[in-house]
Amino acid sequence: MKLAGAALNQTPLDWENNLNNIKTAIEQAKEQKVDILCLPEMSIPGYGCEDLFLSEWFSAECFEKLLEIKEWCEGVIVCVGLPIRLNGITYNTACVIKNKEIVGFTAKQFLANDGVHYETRWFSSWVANTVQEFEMLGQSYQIGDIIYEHQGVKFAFEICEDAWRNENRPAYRHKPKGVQLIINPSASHFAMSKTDVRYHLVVDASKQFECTYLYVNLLGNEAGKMIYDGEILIAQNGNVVLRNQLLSFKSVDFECAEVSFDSPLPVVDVTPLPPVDENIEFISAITVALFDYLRKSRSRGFVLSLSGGADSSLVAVAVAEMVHRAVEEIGLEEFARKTNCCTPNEVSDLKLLSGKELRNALVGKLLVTAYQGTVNSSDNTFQSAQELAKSIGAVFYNWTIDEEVRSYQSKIENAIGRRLTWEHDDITLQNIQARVRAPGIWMMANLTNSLLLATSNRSEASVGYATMDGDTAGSISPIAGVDKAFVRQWLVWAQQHLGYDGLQYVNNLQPSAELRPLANTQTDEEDLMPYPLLNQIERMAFYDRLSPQQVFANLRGTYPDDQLKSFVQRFYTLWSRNQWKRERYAPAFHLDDYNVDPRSWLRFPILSGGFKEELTEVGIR
Ligand SMILES: Nc1ncnc2c1ncn2[C@@H]1O[C@H](COP(=O)(O)OP(=O)(O)OC[C@H]2O[C@@H]([n+]3cccc(C(=O)O)c3)[C@H](O)[C@@H]2O)[C@@H](O)[C@H]1O
Ligand SMILES: Nc1ncnc2c1ncn2[C@@H]1O[C@H](COP(=O)(O)OP(=O)(O)OP(=O)(O)O)[C@@H](O)[C@H]1O
Ligand SMILES: NC(=O)CC[C@H](N)C(=O)O
Repeated sequence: MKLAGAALNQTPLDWENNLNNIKTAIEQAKEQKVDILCLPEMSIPGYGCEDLFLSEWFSAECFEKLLEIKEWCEGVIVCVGLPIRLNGITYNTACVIKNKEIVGFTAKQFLANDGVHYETRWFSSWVANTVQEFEMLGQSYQIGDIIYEHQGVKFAFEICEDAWRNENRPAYRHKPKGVQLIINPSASHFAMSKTDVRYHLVVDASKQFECTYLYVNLLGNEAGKMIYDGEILIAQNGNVVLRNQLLSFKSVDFECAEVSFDSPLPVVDVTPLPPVDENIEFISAITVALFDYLRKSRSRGFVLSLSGGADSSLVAVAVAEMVHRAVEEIGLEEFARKTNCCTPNEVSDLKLLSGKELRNALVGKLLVTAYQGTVNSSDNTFQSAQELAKSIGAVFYNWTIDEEVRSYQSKIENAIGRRLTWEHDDITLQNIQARVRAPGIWMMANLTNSLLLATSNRSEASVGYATMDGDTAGSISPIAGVDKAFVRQWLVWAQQHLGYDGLQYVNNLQPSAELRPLANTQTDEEDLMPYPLLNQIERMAFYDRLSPQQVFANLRGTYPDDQLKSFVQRFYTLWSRNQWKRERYAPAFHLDDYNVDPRSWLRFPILSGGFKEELTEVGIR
């Protein structure tokens, strides 16, 4: 039997795109004489439709699209995802179409409701071992825990989260019913180091349940924040029959393989995956995310305030690497068509270039950068910014903002009748510089209808180490999901492994906001605490969900007690005070196993007691 999966790059509500991708996959399946094709979870409307799933009209429209799709399915079985709303309750289903007929709808039994997932807000779980009939547009259909059959082979589903529920997973109930093929349409978000877990859920199950397992994930940055790696896995009795290249720039990644149910592969021990390299995973995911965000937001390019420091340098390199990888995979013409970045004549000229020259020419069309120095900026950061921009081909402007800072400062001094000084007005004088950088760079974004890239990382977001409406200004925050220590080590890796020689300058700098006078050298870590420690506290507090007391106890010995107490206190105090800032960050990609975005992974009250009592209990206050 020939099995196929197609990872699709869908977009919520973009019916034309979604149906085109589905049609392309079905046509390929028919060409390849596939028996069963699986498409990802919710592939008709897109997985990330959020509260639209609560509207009657929305599910009805999905059903109409399903009726259109079924007509394309001559001679093939297609499994396609959509919401089914019955009596005011929405189910997350996979519909099985066989030779242009709807055979049934399997409804998801376990809803994803942790981390970035909030499915119980929209869907209801289906009760195992039950099947119901329902009427839609004058026809009656079956929905529920259905066992299907093709050529004498029984098949059934686990829909994404279903497979993550250990001894409750449906596979345990499928086995005694004689199911030989389990199909899993998924929308399983990308997170660094997660692939291995998913691989084992699929391949181990094929061994444990002595079955064939067909797994298909969604692909790309679907709706803004979450990235999907488009994984397609076919396994039989512990053997991997097919595993595709993850995180593709294609709209449809179709893969198929022949499996035998008469003489299946022997049951074997599962071969582990080689260890993952998070640096590679990170750049693969962020580049796909940037590419999709650019084209799906119909923007013409990116604008970046480039300080020559770590964060903005990483963001610049991510754009350059996005261009490089996308062109390598889908070709110049398709890249230009999808990003709308050049005219056909320009494409013809660009065809004469290759490699780094081609990349730099395209980056020159897509990325505008500006160094916006003050008297407190150093020659080192200027050189770092200029050399990096030159090395990747980005447009680079250099202007100073001292005049604007002075203008605001004197206006306010006149109003309040006194001079502002660094002794009394430190934060005010720092923040005005960061804020004055915003209007100019926003002007560049408006001029070119481009996305303004904000450069905040997760460590800064945790402690509010950024000026609201200053360096937080932007349309997207590509690296707000990763911590500062990761950013710094990644830049060293990228210089060595991706050949970005322009990073040599930033890799020799100490992170600094450069907002205080140069004589009074400012470093982030002196203002805050060492970044690796900040990251450890943050992880223990909000990933491991430990109390301040437990965090302190776990970290004892890393620093003298008094110093550690002051770091722990500083973290919790700044964390609590700055929830409102995290609520106002530009949309960020989910990249690590957790993030601090209140609209995706981590909720926290805006106003709170700030852990006062808990910190006192540890003797920290
Ligand atoms: N719960 C709440 N809800 C709403 N607003 C709240 C609030 N609590 C305080 N606020 C308000 O927040 C305002 C203060 O926030 P904001 O003006 O952003 O400033 P703030 O957080 O006080 O200071 C910014 C910090 O970021 C650092 N920084 C700035 C810029 C760049 C970099 C860099 O690394 O390059 C670092 C800077 O050194 C300083 O430590 C105040 O006006 C206060 O009233
Ligand atoms: N001189 C500058 N020119 C242009 N943009 C600047 C300048 N200084 C700061 N910025 C903007 O403000 C952002 C925040 O500064 P921050 O110091 O946190 O990041 P960074 O400079 O990129 O990295 P690092 O913290 O390692 O120095 C920068 O990423 C950049 O977008
Ligand atoms: N869509 C889903 O059910 C996703 C949930 C699953 N736990 C995952 O992270 O992959």
